[in-house]
Amino acid sequence: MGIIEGVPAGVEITSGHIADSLARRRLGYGRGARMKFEQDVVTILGGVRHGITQGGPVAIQVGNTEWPKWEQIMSADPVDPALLADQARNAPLTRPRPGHADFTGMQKYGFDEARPVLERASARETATRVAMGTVAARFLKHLGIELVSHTVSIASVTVPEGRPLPVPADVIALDADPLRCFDRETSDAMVAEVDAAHKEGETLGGVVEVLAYGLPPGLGSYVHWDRRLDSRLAAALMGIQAIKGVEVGDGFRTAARRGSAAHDEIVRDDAGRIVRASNRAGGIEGGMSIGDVLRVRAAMKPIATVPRALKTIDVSTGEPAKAHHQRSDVCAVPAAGVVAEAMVALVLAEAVAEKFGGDSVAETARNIKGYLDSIPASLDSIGQ
Ligand SMILES: Cc1cc2nc3c(=O)[nH]c(=O)nc-3n(C[C@H](O)[C@H](O)[C@H](O)COP(=O)(O)O)c2cc1C
Ligand SMILES: C=C(O[C@@H]1CC(C(=O)O)=C[C@@H](OP(=O)(O)O)[C@H]1O)C(=O)O
Repeated sequence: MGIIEGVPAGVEITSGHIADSLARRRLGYGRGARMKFEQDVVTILGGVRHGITQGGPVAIQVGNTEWPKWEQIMSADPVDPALLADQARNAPLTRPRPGHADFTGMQKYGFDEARPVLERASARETATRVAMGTVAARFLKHLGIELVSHTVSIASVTVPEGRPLPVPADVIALDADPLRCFDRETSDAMVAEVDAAHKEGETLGGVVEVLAYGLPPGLGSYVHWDRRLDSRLAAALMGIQAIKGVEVGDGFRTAARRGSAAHDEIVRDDAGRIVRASNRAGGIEGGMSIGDVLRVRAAMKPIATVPRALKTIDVSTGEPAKAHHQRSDVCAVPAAGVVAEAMVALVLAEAVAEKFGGDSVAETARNIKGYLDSIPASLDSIGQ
């Protein structure tokens, strides 16, 4: 269940839009069995009337069709222990997985087994973030801002440098690709990499990229460190389970370049308009959007539940053991891309609302137009 506050009136959103986004999050070659049998059930609880936001907080519940099987085990109210005794899925999880929240979660909260930790630490929670992000993306779409996410690498298999970026019209094809990768040959190699890992009882991570088209210049701040657009995007992306690194534009690759090859020169195009000669910065300078395509990447570590189980200690005996493994994803990078897209949508929607306000989306659009029209010709630039 999630609540998104500050959505203006007039945004078109239905439970169908949210269900479509949630279906995208379940995609991806390498996801585990759970994705096949478990279904998301979307209910918009408030803030929307006849498919249009009304200005109040939008509350969305994402139900899980598997819940009946867990109703007693995860019951909020006490349950007769006799009802739990013969349920195999209630067996105490005392062999914490390295790389997951299990062990430190038990230390922190004083649990003697990992069930309460892993159920709450699970990326299952990202379903709600994607639901919230769908509302944000619908708001942004009214304003001509559109997002695309895609997989850049799975383990060491990477889309070659220099390929043209996918655009919003490519989203259907991207979602149809097993790894959400727009480069056919690389996608085939990624499928082979997942198959090999699966066969060897291994798991994989990778890198996803989120692009945003149509942003006006000036979202974010060069004044406040915590309102910088890059700092907010980094926090939102790092807040996704298993994300270990974030890159804005060419990020770490830029650090290896000389200054003259690192920045995006300001030039006039053939029509005399002010443009950038490149987009290495990923559409952000000085903590603000510059009006070019926004480009951020997130690196995901391999899934912690490794079938070829890692060494751990059984906390019930104190003896060395192998970490518990029931089932898991081999690779969830494509899903992480959809989650990253939702998180970027939420950050951008907040930054747009902060700069342009508006009780209705029409008012927000008027305010953006007024701002853009007020930029003098000497400073007027166009995005790539
Ligand atoms: C979409 C998605 C699916 C995931 N699926 C699994 C999984 O099946 N098994 C697992 O052990 N971890 C999975 N994870 C990763 C764990 O949630 C993550 O490893 C754990 O929270 C610890 O990571 P942290 O150290 O970054 O918090 C998934 C993460 C994401 C974003
Ligand atoms: C359920 C989802 O992802 C889960 C995220 C997850 C984890 O540890 O993060 C572990 C797996 O679940 P289990 O607890 O059965 O091992 C994934 O299936 C989902 O994305 O909807």
